[in-house]
Amino acid sequence: MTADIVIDQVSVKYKKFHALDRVSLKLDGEKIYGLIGRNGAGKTTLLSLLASFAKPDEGSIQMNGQPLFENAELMQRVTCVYEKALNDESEKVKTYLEAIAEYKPDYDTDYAMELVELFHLPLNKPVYKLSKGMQSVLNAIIGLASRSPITIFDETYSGMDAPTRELFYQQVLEDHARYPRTMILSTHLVSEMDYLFEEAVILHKGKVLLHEPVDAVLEKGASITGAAELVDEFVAGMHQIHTQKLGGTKSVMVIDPLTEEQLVRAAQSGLEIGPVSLQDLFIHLTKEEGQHGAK
Ligand SMILES: Nc1ncnc2c1ncn2[C@@H]1O[C@H](COP(=O)(O)OP(=O)(O)OP(=O)(O)O)[C@@H](O)[C@H]1O
Repeated sequence: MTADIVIDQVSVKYKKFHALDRVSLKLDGEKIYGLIGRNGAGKTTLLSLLASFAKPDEGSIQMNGQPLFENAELMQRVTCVYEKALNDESEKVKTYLEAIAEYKPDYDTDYAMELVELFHLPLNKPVYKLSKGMQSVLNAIIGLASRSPITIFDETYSGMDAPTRELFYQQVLEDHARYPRTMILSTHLVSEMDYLFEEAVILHKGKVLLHEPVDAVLEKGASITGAAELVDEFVAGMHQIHTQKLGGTKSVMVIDPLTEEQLVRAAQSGLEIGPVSLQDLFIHLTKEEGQHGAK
């Protein structure tokens, strides 16, 4: 089973503050989404709604055409793991995983055990005695092995060391290829995770700033570097998101797809055209006043 999610004009307010402000998104059943945003952008708030931990103040969320909130049948198909301390969990890892399997209809015990071995998770240790990174691993295993049509990882991996995160990313890709489903991974680790995402959603101050296929976003962006006056002439009228100047050389980042004719003109003028990463776009699109680079 795969599941589509339609988020329609959803707002969450804390007194007068909008943690989410009329957010609308359509998530297809078989993609890996990167949910990207700065601290406090609203990522956890949005994911909590998808997990039915909370109800929106306005708007609606539907899964396969039915309202999601507190729908027991649909909620069984959503797994949301987040970076929570498991310091009150005294049962052994093995018992903890068995208890999860009880209420997850798509849970694959064999795969969970494969992951336990891969990540060297000690099955007989009480959960509270696991290190922070190992607790993250346990959460990640639950997320992967639950094989839920909607699988959400809310920064679950931030406690893992780099080699462990790499193993986790491989499992995300491999298991998603075997069992396509909606996976949403929220992160600030954009440069290390961008290759996982088919679509990127950038949340900023409670609003959707961008929701596009990652390939399309990257194709639109370019950095143009060369003699300052030639660069200025070239980028005039384009959507510029960042400028850096060093002596007489200037580099400008634009989000405007360049035409063949522009590429030829750039080459003739000795301008260098480089790619723009998702991380570059994230940083520069969500920059606050006073955080701009050198002009
Ligand atoms: N219970 C609450 N009461 C008041 N404000 C809240 C509450 N929960 C969240 N907020 C505010 O809502 C905004 C969004 O928070 P949220 O946790 O969704 O952000 P986030 O994108 O997940 O951030 P981070 O990357 O730092 O975890 C923040 O400004 C936060 O302070």
